[in-house]
Amino acid sequence: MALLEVKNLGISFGGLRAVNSFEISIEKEELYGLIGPNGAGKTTVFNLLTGVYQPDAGKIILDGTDITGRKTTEINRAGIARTFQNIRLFKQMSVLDNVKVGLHNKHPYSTIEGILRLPGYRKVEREMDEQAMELLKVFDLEKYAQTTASNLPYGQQRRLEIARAMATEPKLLLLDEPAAGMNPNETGELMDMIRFVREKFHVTVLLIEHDMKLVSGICERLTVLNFGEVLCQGATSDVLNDPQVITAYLGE
Ligand SMILES: Nc1ncnc2c1ncn2[C@@H]1O[C@H](COP(=O)(O)OP(=O)(O)OP(=O)(O)O)[C@@H](O)[C@H]1O
Repeated sequence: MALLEVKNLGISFGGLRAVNSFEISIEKEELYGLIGPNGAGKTTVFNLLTGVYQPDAGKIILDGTDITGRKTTEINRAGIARTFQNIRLFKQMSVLDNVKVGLHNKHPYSTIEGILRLPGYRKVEREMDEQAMELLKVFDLEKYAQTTASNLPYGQQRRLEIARAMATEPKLLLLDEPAAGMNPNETGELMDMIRFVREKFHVTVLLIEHDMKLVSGICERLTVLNFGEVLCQGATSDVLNDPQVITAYLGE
């Protein structure tokens, strides 16, 4: 059974059919790329998968469960976490606390316990500190634990966003242009990190990316979107050599 199965997904904004009859099937632990020209509908697909937008057609099945129409937080609990094209961190909070926000989704304690700082709260907090530090180690960020997130260099902010997403223990990690704004060195490190995270956490990864070095370097299969529709799907090298895909990118 595929980890993610999407059938006939669609949404319109006013008169614009932003995504139409979108289908994808992603296997467990696959590294999968969603590519296409600007405005093709890639981020809209992520917003549909995460419940930011409600589709007007189609179904989203995650690990056998129909999550179509669920709210964002429920979808996160069901196992989808994401990062954003424009990094979204809690900029005034420490690096450690940013990761703990992700952990909170998994370890809720009651508000009363939190306000009164009862033993249950303190124990959970201590455990979360430990878990957050473990995650920071994986992402090579532990020395920045107490740094304010906005003071991190750009590449590290991107890593932190992925660390926070991983704190929610997702089955499926969605990365929206993870290499945007990175230099080739940082992109190379990011590619190693994505591979490592997939192996360590057995997570499935779907990423949107324009950087073809990253796409051809780590994605096993690709879906190409063009004007909201699937233009081509298959093994990375086949898709990148498809004449239709080349034409779409050259805008002919
Ligand atoms: N909330 C919205 N309201 C109206 N139109 C929208 C909305 N979100 C996206 N669109 C439109 O839907 C189309 C697809 O946008 P989307 O951001 O998904 O493209 P994209 O493939 O992610 O592009 P890029 O590579 O530039 O990020 C665009 O024409 C966009 O203007």
